[in-house]
Amino acid sequence: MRIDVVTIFPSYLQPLREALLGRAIDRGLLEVAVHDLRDWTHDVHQAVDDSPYGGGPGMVMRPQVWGEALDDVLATPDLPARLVVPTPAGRPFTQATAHAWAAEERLVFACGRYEGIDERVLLDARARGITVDEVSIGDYVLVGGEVAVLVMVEAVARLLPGVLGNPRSAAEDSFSDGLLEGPSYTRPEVWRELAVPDVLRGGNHAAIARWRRDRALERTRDRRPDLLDALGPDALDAADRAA
Ligand SMILES: CN1CCN(Cc2ccc(Cn3ccc4ccc(-c5n[nH]c(N)c5C#N)cc43)cc2)CC1
Repeated sequence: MRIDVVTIFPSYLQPLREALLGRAIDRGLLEVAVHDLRDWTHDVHQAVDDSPYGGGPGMVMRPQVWGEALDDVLATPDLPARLVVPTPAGRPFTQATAHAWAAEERLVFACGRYEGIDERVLLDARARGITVDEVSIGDYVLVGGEVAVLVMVEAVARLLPGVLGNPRSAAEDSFSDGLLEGPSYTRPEVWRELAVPDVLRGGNHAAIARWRRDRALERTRDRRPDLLDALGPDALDAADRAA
């Protein structure tokens, strides 16, 4: 997969080259290119924003600069691409989104700042046949799109073949079966007078699987009842029985 990120703060994306993702890039499982939006300005001040039509707080990112940047970035290399634009007004980015995007050849992320990007940039891209996804990583307000891109790139890249050491991890993700994962334990058996649950040390795999499912149901019911509702009434009954 090829990932391009356009931003006025390229250094914000440096974490993509660390640890697991950095190793995936080094191994050629992933290609990441970060572009400075200001490279497409032509004035001495390298202006990327201007006042909003209709008034209102803050500034809006200028369409001309974004248009030239996306013309170039989307054209090289010429791969079918999905343009992703993080925004507080976007559709929710979920694990299902990450799975869908993991099948893409290329993702191009446009990181806005200020109060966002002039709407005509997205209209123009769609008019030219580019798939444009406006997405939000959660119901809180950030200062720009870069942090959201870090989140989304990590969520997508970990699903790519070979990136995770143990492919079962992605298959057994939270949300993969619609539930939150339950508690995890490792050595020592007792720590600060707190013992590992006996069932996990007993070697009865069926009992362990049942215990883990029950803890997942219980945790989901307590923390994310919305996920349980989505699974239907049987799941809620099972969660009540699991407690
Ligand atoms: C008058 N109006 C003008 C607009 N504001 C709304 C607003 C618009 C942008 C910003 C800052 N910002 C700029 C680009 C950008 C990208 C993503 C995100 C983002 N925040 N939270 C998420 N889950 C995000 C994601 N993903 C924030 C961004 C802040 C507040 C209301 C009042």
